[in-house]
Amino acid sequence: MKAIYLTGFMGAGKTTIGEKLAEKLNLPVLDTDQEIIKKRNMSIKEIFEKYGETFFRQSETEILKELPTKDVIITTGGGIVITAENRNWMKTQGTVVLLHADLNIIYERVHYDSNRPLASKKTKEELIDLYQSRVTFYKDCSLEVDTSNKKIDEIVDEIISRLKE
Ligand SMILES: Nc1ncnc2c1ncn2[C@@H]1O[C@H](COP(=O)(O)OP(=O)(O)O)[C@@H](O)[C@H]1O
Ligand SMILES: O=C(O)C1=C[C@@H](OP(=O)(O)O)[C@@H](O)[C@H](O)C1
Ligand SMILES: [Mg+2]
Repeated sequence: MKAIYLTGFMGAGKTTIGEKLAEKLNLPVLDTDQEIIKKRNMSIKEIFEKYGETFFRQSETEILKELPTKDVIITTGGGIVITAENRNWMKTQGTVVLLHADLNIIYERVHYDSNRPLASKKTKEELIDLYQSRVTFYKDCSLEVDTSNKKIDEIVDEIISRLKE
């Protein structure tokens, strides 16, 4: 089976849902952020502070291409789609599943989170602007699942059944 890439804005639930999806499909799961942390031996916050977003994006592309592309769930960072090379890689190598949640819910989940440097300290309007700047990239996917007000198990079951369609 080709890799399943979970994409979507920060806080949509990619990391959390990916773990449950992998459990249910009996597949391994890898998270691009976690792999960057391991490779650089630094937190995402530290990478942004010390080396900036450009360096983080380079690491993200490197990692994406190093990860397996068969029989695996890959949960991505919310900004992976801004790089054309990443979008092409995911489309060619696997199935891209977009998770979307209402932006009010997303804001409540991420605006206080200092481990998400591109969300912390942003107003709701700024966060929505960032989302809008990416929305066409997110929509370039095989399947879109709205996660708002749904339980994790419900979302996982929906992904599995819609992947079979
Ligand atoms: N369907 C959901 N219902 C309630 N809380 C959720 C749901 N999905 C994710 N969360 C919570 O939202 C936060 C962000 O989830 P996370 O998986 O880190 O998102 P992402 O990887 O897309 O940034 C976490 O605290 C997680 O527990
Ligand atoms: O949207 C983004 O640009 C980012 C999303 C984060 O991942 P999550 O989407 O898992 O929060 C992480 O990769 C980094 O903080 C940048
Ligand atoms: Mg995540």
